[in-house]
Amino acid sequence: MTPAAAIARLFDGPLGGGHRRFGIAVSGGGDSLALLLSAQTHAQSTDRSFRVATVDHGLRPEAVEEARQVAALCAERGIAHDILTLALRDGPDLQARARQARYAALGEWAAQHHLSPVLLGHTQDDVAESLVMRLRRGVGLEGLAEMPECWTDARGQTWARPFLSIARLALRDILARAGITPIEDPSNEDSRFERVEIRKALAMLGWSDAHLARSARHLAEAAQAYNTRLADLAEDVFVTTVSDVVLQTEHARELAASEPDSLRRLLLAALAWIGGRATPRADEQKRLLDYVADPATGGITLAGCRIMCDAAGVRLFREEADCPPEVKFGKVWDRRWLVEGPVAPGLTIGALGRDIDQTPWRGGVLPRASAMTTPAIRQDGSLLAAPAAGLPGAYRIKVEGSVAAALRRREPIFN
Ligand SMILES: Nc1ncnc2c1ncn2[C@@H]1O[C@H](COP(=O)(O)OP(=O)(O)OP(=O)(O)O)[C@@H](O)[C@H]1O
Repeated sequence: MTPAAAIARLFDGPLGGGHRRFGIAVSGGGDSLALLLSAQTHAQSTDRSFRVATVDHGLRPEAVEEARQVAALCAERGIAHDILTLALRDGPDLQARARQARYAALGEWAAQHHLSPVLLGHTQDDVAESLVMRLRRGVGLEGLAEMPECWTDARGQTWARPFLSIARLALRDILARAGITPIEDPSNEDSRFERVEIRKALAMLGWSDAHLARSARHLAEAAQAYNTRLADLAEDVFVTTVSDVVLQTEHARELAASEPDSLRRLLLAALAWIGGRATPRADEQKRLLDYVADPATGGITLAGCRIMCDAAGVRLFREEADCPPEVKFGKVWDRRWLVEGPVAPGLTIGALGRDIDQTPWRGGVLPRASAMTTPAIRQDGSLLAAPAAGLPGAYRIKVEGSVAAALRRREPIFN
């Protein structure tokens, strides 16, 4: 399949038509530049239009010039282009932090310009390398299958990777024919990076990227089927009380006896929906399962969540120490909360925290520790309302999504 045909197939197939205005994330590397050229061919033969963004993470001085080069290429071809500048700091987990910040910036950009989907230039080579990297770490089904072709994130932004079945080498031909030299990121050749080391090892072994990518696709299909089944199960066994997820005692017992792995995955899915963090390590998962099996102590915290067993069952909710800072009124707070009501100057949304003592929370359905993590609407620092703690004022709250919906969406932990 040609790269342009791969784009057409994605729009006509998995994306299901429509999508008149889309976005493309172009780093200036060979794959995303080839994506840009192929997408332009596609757009010219359909009535679609698109816009391009390049993220400068603020980490390498050369990145400014690289972003300008992409801007110049777009200007020559009459394509709208934006540079999104971030200010990341060096330090631990740099690659993961850069990736998260990049997706967040691209997501905001796409929302602002009403672009859907945002196309990314991952190729078959990336799929093969990622699979081997993950096999090496001993991850399970869900981890091995984590490179979906398209998905919609919790904000409703759709992302797509049209080139997952296209070899990097085929893309280099497109660039050569167009007389374009990609920007060579020196880290792409640096064997200290695991991905580069694996790329070189695969070439030496002569392993076929196409075969590895096919295995990754089979695993993705299996993971999808399993997640659909888990989502159905989540609908049956979880009760959502405002924002808390409660696994009723009898269901917890039944699952522990008959399908303990489903119990583990359901609890992890609940943690991910509430806390929005990556899957906890195996030893932390064991701590969670041990607590659920024998909830002797008052509760545990894990992955940005608090887990407490009471008469009703296993209750999972946000950990107070992990609540994000206040945001301006009108924005989504802590990934899940929407607050509606009259706008006024100086209004913010943040965790209720110690102000809980100003509310009649005892009359509500949430325990104190959970109510403290629900939204407070404040004006210049003074509490106006805390709808989930019995002080609604003129405000209404809504919790976005559910564990089951998140499982069905299978939002990836990004590559
Ligand atoms: N700085 C960036 N600005 C815009 N998009 C980016 C950026 N970095 C990565 N992307 C997007 O994510 C995809 C995969 O990222 P990855 O880091 O594997 O690519 P790369 O080696 O930087 O460049 P390329 O994939 O273009 O050869 C890119 O193809 C591109 O669509």
